[in-house]
Amino acid sequence: MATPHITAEKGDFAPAVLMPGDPKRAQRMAEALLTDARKVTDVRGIGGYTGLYRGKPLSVMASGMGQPSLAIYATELYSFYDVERIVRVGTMGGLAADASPGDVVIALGAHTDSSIVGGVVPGIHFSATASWNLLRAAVEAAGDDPQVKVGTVVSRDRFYGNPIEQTKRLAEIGTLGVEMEAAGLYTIAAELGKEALAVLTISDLLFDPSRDMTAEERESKFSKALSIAAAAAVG
Ligand SMILES: O=P(O)(O)O[C@H]1O[C@H](CO)[C@@H](O)[C@H]1O
Ligand SMILES: O=c1cc[nH]c(=O)[nH]1
Repeated sequence: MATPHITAEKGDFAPAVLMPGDPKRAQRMAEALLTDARKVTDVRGIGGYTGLYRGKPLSVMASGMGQPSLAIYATELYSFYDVERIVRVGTMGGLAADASPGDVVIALGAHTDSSIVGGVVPGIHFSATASWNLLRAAVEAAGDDPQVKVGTVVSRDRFYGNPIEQTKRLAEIGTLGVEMEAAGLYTIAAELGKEALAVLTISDLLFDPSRDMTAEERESKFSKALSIAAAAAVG
């Protein structure tokens, strides 16, 4: 069995999948986390890995960047590979005045400018929210770490060219950061009756570009988010 974008066989994926945007981060995560890992797909360079974490089956696969790309992989994993839970482990630009690179945000909900939320219930502004069970498990796993916050984020379709007034207003209403996939993941999960969460590491600050992580750091500095996401995913 294969889908247009995944060549794995049915049963090759665990019920829980960790999903970064970056395929290189997926490989690093699989190496850091899984025992007895095997590569189960590699279409378009998007590697998927399945192994054991704390004795429980767990998979890791990247989403690529943006909601259309994530929506393809999430839909195929949920619909054709019996995946029940996807936890995005991504990077995000921080908006809060007290945010620092390396902080982690567990995304309760995700605003978006994407059309992906438009068709869920015609005539209704759909709320893209995390699954309670995963959210609760992630908050428990984080303990009282002051570097971990829980709140709303925004998933925008454009990385570049967003109006600064919009970004400022999002910060004013308490949005903790800017990324490009969480709302799409939450929407697909709701449509398919599955579970989803995003655990995001702040890689840069929208209002202080002097503190950006490098490309190498964005690929490698995610251990806190990873341990929270993995604990939540396997339950
Ligand atoms: O680091 P990832 O998970 O890819 O997430 C963020 O980084 C990419 C933009 O650089 C977008 O995908 C955004 O959501
Ligand atoms: O989408 C993203 C991700 C990281 N930083 C940003 O500013 N935007």
